[in-house]
Amino acid sequence: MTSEAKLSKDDMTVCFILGGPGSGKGTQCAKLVQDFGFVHMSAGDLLREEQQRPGSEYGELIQNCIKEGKIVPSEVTITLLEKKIIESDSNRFLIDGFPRQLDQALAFEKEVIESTLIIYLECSEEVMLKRLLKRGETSGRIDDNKETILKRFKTFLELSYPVVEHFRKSGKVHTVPCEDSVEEVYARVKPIFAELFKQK
Ligand SMILES: Nc1ncnc2c1ncn2[C@@H]1O[C@H](COP(=O)(O)OP(=O)(O)OP(=O)(O)O)[C@@H](O)[C@H]1O
Ligand SMILES: O=c1ccn([C@@H]2O[C@H](COP(=O)(O)O)[C@@H](O)[C@H]2O)c(=O)[nH]1
Repeated sequence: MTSEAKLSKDDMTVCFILGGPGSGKGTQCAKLVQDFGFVHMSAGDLLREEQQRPGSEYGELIQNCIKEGKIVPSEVTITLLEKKIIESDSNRFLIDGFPRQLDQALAFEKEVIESTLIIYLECSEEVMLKRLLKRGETSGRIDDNKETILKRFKTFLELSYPVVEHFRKSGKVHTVPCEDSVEEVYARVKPIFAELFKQK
């Protein structure tokens, strides 16, 4: 795609796992890790770790964005993801919940590495809301409450879904309906990976 990217998709595979909040991205990634040996990187988890890191200059910014369902500036998230990729021994990565905005998609693919495959987990807000409210009973996440969840849905529709539409033009996007059980959804996801990647 570009000669500026630091890493090459000839040596390394990056798959983006996209979908609205609570669509099941993390859950499906955990199953792919078991079967295909990918390293799973949740952009949200990396941001939460950075927010809690003593001395982080971004702690307050990240916390405010997460609480308001807003997107953390690209440079912060891309730096965290790039560092994790470079430090890892693996050459297969699932990036869950990123890119969340078109500028992030363009910057990551131009500066870090082009993605090989994109899974879009398609889910209604009704189902996602139900799942997140249930998760919120135990997750302790500051954004698993109804007020923030509705803000996250708005951000997803306005800023993150256009990323899926952007990538559709490349033919890399596989849309997977994900309102059924975890196993039924995985029965749709797994063959997409099995066609491209060897199982463990
Ligand atoms: N297919 C499914 N059926 C029922 N519940 C599910 C399904 N997939 C995931 N869940 C549950 O829904 C909640 C959200 O799932 P998960 O954390 O995987 O979503 P996510 O897309 O990664 O969310 P977020 O973007 O908010 O981090 C979890 O409690 C999970 O156990
Ligand atoms: O690339 C990203 C990923 C996440 N965020 C912020 O984190 C929360 C939670 O993300 P989850 O994927 O649901 O764990 C999200 O609402 C954003 O505020 C981000 O800014 N950029």
